[in-house]
Amino acid sequence: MDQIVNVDEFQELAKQALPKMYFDFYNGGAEDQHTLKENVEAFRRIMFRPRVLVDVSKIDMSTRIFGFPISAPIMIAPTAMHKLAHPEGEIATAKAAAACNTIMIVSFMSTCTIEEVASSCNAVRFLQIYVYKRRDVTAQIVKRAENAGFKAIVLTVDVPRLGRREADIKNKMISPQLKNFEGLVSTEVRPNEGSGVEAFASSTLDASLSWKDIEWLRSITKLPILVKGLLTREDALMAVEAGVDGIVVSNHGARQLDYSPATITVLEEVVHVVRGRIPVLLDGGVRRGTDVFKALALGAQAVLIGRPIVYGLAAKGEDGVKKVIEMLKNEFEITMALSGCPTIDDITRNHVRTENERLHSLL
Ligand SMILES: Cc1cc2nc3c(=O)[nH]c(=O)nc-3n(C[C@H](O)[C@H](O)[C@H](O)COP(=O)(O)O)c2cc1C
Ligand SMILES: CCCCC(=O)C(=O)O
Repeated sequence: MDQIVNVDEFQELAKQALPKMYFDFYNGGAEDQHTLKENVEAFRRIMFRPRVLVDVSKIDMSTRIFGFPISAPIMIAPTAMHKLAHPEGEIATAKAAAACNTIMIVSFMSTCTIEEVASSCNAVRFLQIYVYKRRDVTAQIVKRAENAGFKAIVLTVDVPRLGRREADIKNKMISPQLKNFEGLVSTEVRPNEGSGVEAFASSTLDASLSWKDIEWLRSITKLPILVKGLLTREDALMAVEAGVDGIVVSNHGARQLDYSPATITVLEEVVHVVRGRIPVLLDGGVRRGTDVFKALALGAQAVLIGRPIVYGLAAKGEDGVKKVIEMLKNEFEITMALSGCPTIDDITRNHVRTENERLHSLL
């Protein structure tokens, strides 16, 4: 593994390690996959305004999210079905999160149970949820997460329908077998054609979910609630008004609405209206420590990593996930040093120049 120098290299290793159907599921985005490219490209259009002659002999990357200390503002995004990537599934990912001292957001569609993940290690865990048409199913899962010591609920709001992922349609991607739901509800769907994940989503998830349901979620849990998957100032304001505890600016890794904007290009508009009242996190296209720095400079408290974690898991299990996080942390640390920022609080809006600002300066 010493030969691996950046997180992108894990993508190729994952491709070699996985059956095509699973690699395509992890790798793919919706339709033209325009947003998939944009999520990464938009980071590349942001340049630095590094400051020099600042004492950077000690760099402290640590921060807190909802009061929980983490070693760097780099967390694990919820991604479905880790056992398709590695036999140890979410347990391996959680152990890596614990070893790296960061937070893992476990997917509602995990292949290990909530209790198995909880007892495997002492990582701080949040649970991502979808809302079932049968609300009692989601309510029971939330209760179990609370009992198992999960620290927050992340409600994903960008999947009223599943995006059209053409590779999954062609491959007839299998429908998920989810141990969490055993005895609660059957997750068996048997589509004759197309994506089994899509068939699962359309038969089980509640497309009628709306802002008023935050109140319902509030009534069934005492845990902090984050809303994941909004991209506009309008929705950010709705989220604050609905009383949520945090926001994740996300386009679901470009797997839902193609031609959604790259997340980093809309972060500031969200941050501006939120005005520091609740934490704003971001995911989508974070592949370098420089990307982490850019997101923080534009106002995010932390970023979440999706695909690179799954690629690390597929290629090398728990050690692969650890390596992915360590590489991002090392890159972030040197970015802080070379920008003149010894601590997270030293990172400011003035440390980056966005594409908009570049264009403006040409006028
Ligand atoms: C294979 C895969 C599965 C995902 N599963 C979920 C999920 O179960 N729940 C969820 O809220 N988001 C899910 N996401 C979206 C991620 O949480 C995250 O928003 C996205 O992957 C971030 O972009 P990145 O992959 O470019 O880092 C998934 C993404 C991928 C790639
Ligand atoms: C029913 C949702 C499938 C998991 C998911 O969120 C994804 O694949 O992006």
